[in-house]
Amino acid sequence: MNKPLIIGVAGGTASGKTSVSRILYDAFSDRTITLLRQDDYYNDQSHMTMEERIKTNYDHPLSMDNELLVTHLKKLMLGYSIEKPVYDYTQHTRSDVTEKIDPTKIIIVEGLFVLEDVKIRELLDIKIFVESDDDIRFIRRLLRDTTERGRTIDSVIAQYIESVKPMHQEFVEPTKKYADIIVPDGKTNAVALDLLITKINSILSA
Ligand SMILES: Nc1ncnc2c1ncn2[C@@H]1O[C@H](COP(=O)(O)OP(=O)(O)O)[C@@H](O)[C@H]1O
Ligand SMILES: O=c1ccn([C@@H]2O[C@H](COP(=O)(O)O)[C@@H](O)[C@H]2O)c(=O)[nH]1
Repeated sequence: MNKPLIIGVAGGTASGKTSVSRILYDAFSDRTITLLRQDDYYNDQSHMTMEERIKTNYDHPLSMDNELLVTHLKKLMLGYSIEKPVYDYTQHTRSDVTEKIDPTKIIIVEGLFVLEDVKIRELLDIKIFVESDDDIRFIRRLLRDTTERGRTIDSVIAQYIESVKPMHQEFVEPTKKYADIIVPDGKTNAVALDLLITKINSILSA
């Protein structure tokens, strides 16, 4: 099998990384394609109490097991299957299950720090940064985390002020400079998405 095409999708929380990745995934669903979420590679915290887990700074790169992510990407590149961890946001740790992922022609890897970590960055053929205004991202996150991730309004606000915002400014926003393409407004930016799909098609048919 030829080396897979690896596409990295970075951006701040609720910028639209998953939405953009999903659109690209659907556009190439006639090929073999995998979508890996860096969130599944948060450190395993099963040995910690819930109180300790709540105190973790999930917006610092050190909260990620990027070593495992890189190992998994390299295995997929060599044609081996992996057992991907599955993260449980409500428990702030990995769940008991893993998901078997087989090697595919295209791999999309999306997450806050996929452009921040040089070892991940080096593996990417196309580097995308999804950008949305901070206030819009905060509103989206508030809605999402209270409906889908079991959080209270107060906890979302406190976490945003204490860690999400400062870590975004320190570790996520600066990685925009590594992107091949910056996609403002994410999934609603039809022109940028069309350009990306055309480029991916041209690489695949080369
Ligand atoms: N361009 C957009 N317009 C409106 N809502 C959006 C847009 N992009 C994302 N959303 C919504 O915002 C939330 C977070 O989007 P998501 O793609 O999961 O972001 P991320 O993966 O960067 O955290 C989701 O509920 C999603 O439906
Ligand atoms: O246990 C956890 C793990 C992560 N988070 C938050 O999730 C976002 C990253 O996910 P996005 O889909 O990119 O928004 C990150 O900002 C962490 O703060 C969490 O709260 N708890």
